[in-house]
Amino acid sequence: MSATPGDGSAPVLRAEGLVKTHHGEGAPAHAVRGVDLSVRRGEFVAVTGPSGAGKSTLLHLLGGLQRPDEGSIWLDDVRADGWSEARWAVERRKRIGIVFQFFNLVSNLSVADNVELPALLAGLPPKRARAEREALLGELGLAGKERSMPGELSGGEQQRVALARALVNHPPLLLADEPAGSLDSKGTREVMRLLSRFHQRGQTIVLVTHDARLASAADRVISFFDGRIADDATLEGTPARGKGISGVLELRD
Ligand SMILES: Nc1ncnc2c1ncn2[C@@H]1O[C@H](COP(=O)(O)OP(=O)(O)OP(=O)(O)O)[C@@H](O)[C@H]1O
Repeated sequence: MSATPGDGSAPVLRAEGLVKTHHGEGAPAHAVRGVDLSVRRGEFVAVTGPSGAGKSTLLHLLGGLQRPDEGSIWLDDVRADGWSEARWAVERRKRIGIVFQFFNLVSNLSVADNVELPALLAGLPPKRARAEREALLGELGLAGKERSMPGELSGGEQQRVALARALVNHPPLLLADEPAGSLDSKGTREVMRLLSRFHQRGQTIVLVTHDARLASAADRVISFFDGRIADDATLEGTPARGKGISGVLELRD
């Protein structure tokens, strides 16, 4: 991953004073109540916390999928919270890979098309998009599945396709919300191993998870409680580029 010249100290992502209240059927839900956060290039940050704490809302705000009521967001030191929907969509293609629990794959497109589509939308020539797709699917152990439809794949395979789709444009930032939420232990290990591998190459990751095992792959763990950051710990002994794959491989069912 290449850094922009001269930006050595600029965080990939910065948020200040984020507030978001959902107004649904019942009482307003104060999901995010004043969050300051800065994520450095190459960091792997896990956000954990109880159900309803506001973790997913925070991730949606950071990815421009929901708008904050208050506060500001910078991506690579560019103020982003005032962007239009269209601008966010364009910038997401370039800067932010997003993986959700429910895969966000297009069910009537093949695996190959699902992965290539974001690259083509971002303006990559078809040949390059194909080469990127081939490389990623190979790396994720999905070579030979290009023509399959998402519904023909296992949960773990679908999750890996979603990861390939999110990474095909080499986004500086990967936002992942419970990326192994529906998977068994083996699937969780696979996802962890892949996230660790990309992190080791410099991929910046913000991961929302309930799963302590997934969080243990990160080099910084944020505990989210009642819409706020309750704790923000850089794990001791963690080298700058993360703990690496050894910790991941120690996982057992
Ligand atoms: N679109 C919405 N409309 C109304 N309320 C919402 C909406 N999205 C989230 N909420 C509420 O906001 C609060 C925070 O939800 P959020 O999904 O961000 O929490 P979470 O920590 O990610 O939970 P989980 O771990 O269960 O996914 C909850 O009370 C939830 O019910």
